[in-house]
Amino acid sequence: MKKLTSIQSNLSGTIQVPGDKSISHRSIMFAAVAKGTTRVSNFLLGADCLSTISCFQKMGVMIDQHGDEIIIQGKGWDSLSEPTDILDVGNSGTTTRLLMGILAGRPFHSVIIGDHSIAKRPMNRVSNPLQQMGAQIDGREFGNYTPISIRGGNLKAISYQMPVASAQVKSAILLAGLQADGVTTVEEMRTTRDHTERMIRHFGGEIEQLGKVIKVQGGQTLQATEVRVPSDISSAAFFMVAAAIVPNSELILPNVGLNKTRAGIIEVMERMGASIELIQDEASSLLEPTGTIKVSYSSLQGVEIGGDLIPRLIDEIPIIALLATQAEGKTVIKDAEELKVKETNRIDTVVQELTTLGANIEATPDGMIICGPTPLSGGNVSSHGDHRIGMMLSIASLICENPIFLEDAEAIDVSYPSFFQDLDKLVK
Ligand SMILES: O=C(O)C1=C[C@@H](OP(=O)(O)O)[C@@H](O)[C@H](O)C1
Ligand SMILES: C=C(OP(=O)(O)O)C(=O)O
Repeated sequence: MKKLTSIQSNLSGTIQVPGDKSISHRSIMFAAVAKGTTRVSNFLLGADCLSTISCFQKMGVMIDQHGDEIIIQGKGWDSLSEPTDILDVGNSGTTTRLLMGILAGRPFHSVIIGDHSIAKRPMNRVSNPLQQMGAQIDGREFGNYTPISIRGGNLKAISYQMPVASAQVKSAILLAGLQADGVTTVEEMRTTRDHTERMIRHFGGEIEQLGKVIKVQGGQTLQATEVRVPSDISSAAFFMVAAAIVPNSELILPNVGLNKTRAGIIEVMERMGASIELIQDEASSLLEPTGTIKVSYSSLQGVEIGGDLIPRLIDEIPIIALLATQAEGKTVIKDAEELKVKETNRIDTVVQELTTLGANIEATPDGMIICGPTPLSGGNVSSHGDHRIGMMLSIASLICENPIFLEDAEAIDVSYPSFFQDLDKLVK
């Protein structure tokens, strides 16, 4: 149980948050199947990305770590060999689903397991299209839940209309498509993060994108390169909201990934009336645009959030809910049913924990409604083993009247192991 007390003063200073989780996972995966030595810098050393490294090491890929620099020796798609051990993805949905896409094309058998949150997350969204491509996939409830076993190889291209807005599903199909016979086409329901498409190009591959339709030719060989991972906007989001709700605060966040398919929180904060400034880096890497975000305290109004915006801020909804408790009026979050199949059911866990703190918040079938502003009290809360819920509650504690006692704070290590040290540096 971690005791967190409200701050008597404000937050100020500059903080470079760790590397982007989505891009860190992909950097290992692409480097492992590319030809040559890839060097990755500013890699996120969170538990999820370490699970990705360990899965590829179990398939025989040489991966060395020097601080947050990772060196991967790839030998093409054949770098991967049949693992003698189970591939443990820990708490990581991204590892599970993208790995399934890669393994679908490999001519060997493997078994994926994870923790008990992973065991509840649906995998048929990935198993189904990969089975259509010819992979043999099984698991609990006919391939929907881990443990999942895969025997891959001999894939044929498909045209697939996605029934969910999910970058993980899209990425799994593209990774399988790169190994298939023919051109694989994926049509998205809503545009989701495009890190996989960017990585394919960065590693010398070809991919065609026309609106929501993406096409990839099978049989491509990828070439090793250098990857500079930008700081994670999903981690920066916690400090952006902290600066906006703690009176007299001002925070500067350099080198943050500003990819439009990820940066929906900036748009929402601007619409809420937050004081937020963006300075795009001129020397943004070709892989991903980056920049500096400056946020200061200001008064806020409630907004409506839904539709195409949801995939662009899906992981930020817990912290946006906290922000909305401090805004004047009603905030409605809709079209966000996907929250139910994250590390926890994030509609339920956000509503339950913020209600405990005294917020006026109610769950709806596809999101939540928050009325503000309300003072927050403090008390006993839990991350429920979900890193984003743990960080949201820790930021809430800054403005609570009484201490909060946070159960399972260790869950935060999944995406931000140095979260509390970084937060402490900003408290003046
Ligand atoms: O592709 C990715 O790296 C991710 C995609 C999103 O999941 P879905 O694809 O399930 O929406 C997101 O919630 C997750 O944190 C990371
Ligand atoms: C949903 C998340 O990650 P994953 O799906 O990789 O477990 C997240 O980081 O909020």
